[in-house]
Amino acid sequence: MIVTYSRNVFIPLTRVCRNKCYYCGFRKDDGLVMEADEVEALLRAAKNSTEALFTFGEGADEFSHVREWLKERGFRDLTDFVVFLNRLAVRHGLLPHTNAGVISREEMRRLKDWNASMGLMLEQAVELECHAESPGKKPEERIRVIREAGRLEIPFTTGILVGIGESREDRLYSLEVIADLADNYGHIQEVIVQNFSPKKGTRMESWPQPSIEDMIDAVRYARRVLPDDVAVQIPPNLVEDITPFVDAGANDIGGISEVTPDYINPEHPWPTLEKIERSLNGKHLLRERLPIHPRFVVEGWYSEALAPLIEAYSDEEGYRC
Ligand SMILES: O=c1nc2n(C[C@H](O)[C@H](O)[C@H](O)CO)c3cc(O)ccc3cc-2c(=O)[nH]1
Ligand SMILES: C[C@H]1O[C@@H](n2cnc3c(N)ncnc32)[C@H](O)[C@@H]1O
Ligand code: MET
Ligand code: SF4
Repeated sequence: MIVTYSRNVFIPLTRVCRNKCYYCGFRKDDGLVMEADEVEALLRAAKNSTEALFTFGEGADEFSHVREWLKERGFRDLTDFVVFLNRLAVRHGLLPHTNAGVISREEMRRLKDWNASMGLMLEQAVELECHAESPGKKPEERIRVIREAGRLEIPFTTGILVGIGESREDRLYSLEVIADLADNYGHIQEVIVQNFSPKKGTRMESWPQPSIEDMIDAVRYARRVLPDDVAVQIPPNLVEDITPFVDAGANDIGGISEVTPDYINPEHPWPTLEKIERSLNGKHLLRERLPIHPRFVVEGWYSEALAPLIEAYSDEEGYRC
């Protein structure tokens, strides 16, 4: 099996968020948005990377202090600023992947041209207590966004968060919902099976983590119901050893960064590629990929604006399909 990864730089653009997920240690009640030059410093530091991962709280510009902040800097709304930063990333030779939470179709259309791919975790396709204060985690809202990304032909990453109060049936059902979206629109490039990892100071700090057996079961089911060309991603910093997951069908480990931590799970540092390779023990091969998977490069699912970068990277040895 070939296991792929992308070299990225993680940009935690803002922690301001209209949702309050009980498991989240990323969101902050106070705080603002990163300045463009702070973002640029990260982009500059990301010498060996090909991906700029933009992750932020949802609907931050529903707050008037964020709108003020944006207006003072000449931006109409948050998407306007994100597009500006996406362009900056491209100028630094990086391909943007934006995970903005639930956004409108119009916002997605504006982001499309400057993103190699976009993402949104479904989390679970059922309503759960941990999302009681998170309007943006309503399954129908998330499914709508994933569907619109398909209509707009945006290569897309989604996935499930395992161990947040769902039952096994809920999990399998959620994976079936994603498989249906993948079948119908063909835009899903990877499905993350992410384990909940407790965060100090959150309502779920003492909530148990899902067992390895439950995680493997979910990976196996994902592999079974998803089309063959959809990768199953396992976060390598949240599990002890990826090998049993690869044996169960996982074939991607997402973005790994040499310059930034995983800001969502900062207490879990990235394992080195050497360590991952050692644990794969020659049985599986590790290979770098871009944030847009090869089949979407072949199908031309990218804009004129990104064409020079994507085509240059795709021609390099190692990224070939
Ligand atoms: O470093 C991380 N990357 C996360 N990624 C990024 C991912 O590792 C890569 O950027 C993608 O595989 C694209 O190459 C996400 C991307 C999404 O679209 C949705 C959710 C996630 C979640 C994480 C995460 O928890 N940590
Ligand atoms: C970007 C993604 O990060 C995931 N995420 C948020 N909080 C946690 C946590 N405590 N443990 C694991 N994953 C988490 C969610 O699935 C979100 O959609
Ligand atoms: N807020 C967005 C979501 O939950 C993305 C980042 S989560 C830390 O989908
Ligand atoms: S997981 Fe995302 S949507 Fe939920 S509170 Fe955290 S930042 Fe907001």
